[in-house]
Formats: sequence, structure tokens, C-alpha cells
Amino acid sequence: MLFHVRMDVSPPHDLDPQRRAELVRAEKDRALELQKMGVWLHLWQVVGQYGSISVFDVPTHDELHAFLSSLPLWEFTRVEVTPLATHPSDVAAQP
Ligand SMILES: O=C(O)CC1=CCC(=O)O1
Repeated sequence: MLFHVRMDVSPPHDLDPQRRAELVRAEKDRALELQKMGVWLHLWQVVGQYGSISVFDVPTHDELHAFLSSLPLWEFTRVEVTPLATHPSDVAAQP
């Protein structure tokens, strides 16, 4: 199943800068791992914001939650998930 995922990250302003750098590095490592696994299909920066828009391909809602909550910045991230279905006018879906 495909999911559109909007993530907005808001680390606390008083977070230790070294801890923040570690979390950002770990977030990148985990994101690369999930992309190499074929779970995280697209990852886009939202211009001018500390946020991203992604497309995940995951079999179940529970697995998507497990992947998202495995991200090191999870506790500082607001997530909005939209399940995607094939649009009948998508040229790729035409017979
Ligand atoms: O930059 C972000 O929005 C958070 C993030 C997602 C993957 C990553 O490496 O950082």
C-alpha cells in the first residue's frame, strides 16, 4: 500500500546541539536504510521548512507506524499520513 507522509520536525530550542546533531545524523542513516529496503520510495524537502513529504510502500498500517516511529527524531516530529489509491484517470492505470 502506498502512503503520502508529511513530516514536520520541531526539536526543542533548548536541545543540546551535540544531541541534536546526533539525532539528525541517525535520522539520515535510518532514512537511507528504509530507502534501500524499498519501503521509502520518495523523500522531498519542503522548501523553506524543516519538513518533508514522502511516499512509503508498506503492506499494513501497523508496519508504516513501526517504520515511522523507528525514526530517531520521531518524538519531535508531527506526522500526517494519507493512504493512496489508484486514480481512475491516471494514465499509468489505463488498459
Ligand atoms: O529533514 C526532515 O524533515 C527529517 C528527516 C527525514 C529523513 C531525514 O533524514 O531527515
